[in-house]
Amino acid sequence: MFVDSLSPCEAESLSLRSQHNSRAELLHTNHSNLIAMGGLSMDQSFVQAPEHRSKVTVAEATGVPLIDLSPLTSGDAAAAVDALAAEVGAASREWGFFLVTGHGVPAETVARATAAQRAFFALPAECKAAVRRSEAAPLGYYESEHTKNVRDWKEVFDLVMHEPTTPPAGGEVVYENKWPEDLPGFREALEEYMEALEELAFKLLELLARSLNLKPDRLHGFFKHQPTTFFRLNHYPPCPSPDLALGVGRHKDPGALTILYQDDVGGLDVRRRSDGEWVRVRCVPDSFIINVGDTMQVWSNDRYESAEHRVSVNSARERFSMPYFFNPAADAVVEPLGELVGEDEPPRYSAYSWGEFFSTKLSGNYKKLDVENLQIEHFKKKDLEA
Ligand SMILES: O=C(O)CCC(=O)C(=O)O
Ligand SMILES: [Fe+2]
Repeated sequence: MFVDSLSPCEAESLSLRSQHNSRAELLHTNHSNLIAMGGLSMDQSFVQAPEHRSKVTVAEATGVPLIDLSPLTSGDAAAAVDALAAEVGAASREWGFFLVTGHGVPAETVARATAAQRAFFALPAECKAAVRRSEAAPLGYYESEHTKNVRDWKEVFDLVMHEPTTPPAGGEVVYENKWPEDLPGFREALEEYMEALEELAFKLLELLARSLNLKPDRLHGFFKHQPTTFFRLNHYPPCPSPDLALGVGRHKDPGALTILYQDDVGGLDVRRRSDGEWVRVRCVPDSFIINVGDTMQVWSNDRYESAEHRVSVNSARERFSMPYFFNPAADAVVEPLGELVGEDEPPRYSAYSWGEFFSTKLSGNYKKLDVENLQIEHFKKKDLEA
C-alpha cells in the first residue's frame, strides 16, 4: 500500500536506501552511517551516567505475568472474568507490568500500523522535519527527546485520536495531528489502530477496577472530557555505543496505563520490584505489554506500582515499538479513591490536576531542566514517607 505511487520524498528515500545497500562495506563513511542511524550521531548528550548504563547482557524476566484475555470476548461466565481481574491485580501489585494475549485487536490492524510506522521512519530527514513537533504544537515527529536530561537514542512520531478543542491546561498550545504528505494509508492505518487500542484500554480499565473491588465502570468518568491519551511511534536505530546510551532513559509512565506493542528485537527493561535488578521483558508474538502508570498508583493508594523501565539499544538491529498512553481527561483531579482510603489507610497523595501535571511534564521534554522532571513523588504526603 505504501509503494504504489512514489512522492519525491519516497523516491529519494528509496534511492538513498539502495545506495546504502550497494555500499554496504563502506558504511564507515559518516554520511552512510547517519542514514543507517536514523540521522542520529553519537555525542556527549546521549551519554548516561555510569550507574544508569545498560550491561551487555540483561537477564530475561521470567516472572512478568502473561495473561490471556480471551475470557472477556468468549462470553465466559462472570467467575472467569473475576479470575482474570484477580490475575491483573496480582500482576499490577507484584510487577506493575504484564503481557496480554487473546486481547481482541486484529492481527491485520497491528500489521497495518507497523507497516505505516516503518514507512514513516524510512522517509528522508527533510520529510520527517516537515511534520516536526514544537513546543507550541507538540504532536508530530521529534528526534531530540530527553529523559531525565539525557538525550534518548530514538526518533518518535506523536499523535492523538481525539484532537482537543482547547489545550489541556489553557494557553496557546495547539494539539493537532500532523500528517505526513504522500504517505498513502498512513493516517488510516494509525486511526484504525488507535480505535482498537481505545477499546482494549477500557477493557483493561474495567479489569483493574474490578481487581480493586470497585464498580466495573468506576474509573471511566476520569476519561470523559478532553482525553489526553496519546499514541507514539518509536524508532530506535542501531546505536554505535549501546554501552553508553539508552533508547529511553529510566522513567515511569505518568498516565493510567500504557499498552505497548514491540517487534521481536527486544530491549525493554523493567526494574524488578523484589531486588531492584533490571530485567528484559521477553518478546511474545501477538501480545501487548501493559504497564500500570503513576495515575493508577495514586488511585490505588499504592496498592499498585508504576514500575520504572527503560529501553536498551544495540549496535546491530533497529527496533520499533508503539506505546499507547491511556491518560485521564485534562479536567481530571487525581487522588486516592475514596473507596480505598479510610481511618486505617490514610490517603498517601494530595490531589492534583492531571491537565496541569501533564502539560508541565510535556514541557520538560523540550528543555534541559535544572530540576528532576516533575514526578508524583511531589504529591506524596510528607508525614507518610518512609
Ligand atoms: O519502546 C519501548 O519498549 C518502551 C518505550 C517507553 O517506555 C515509553 O515511550 O514510555
Ligand atoms: Fe515508558
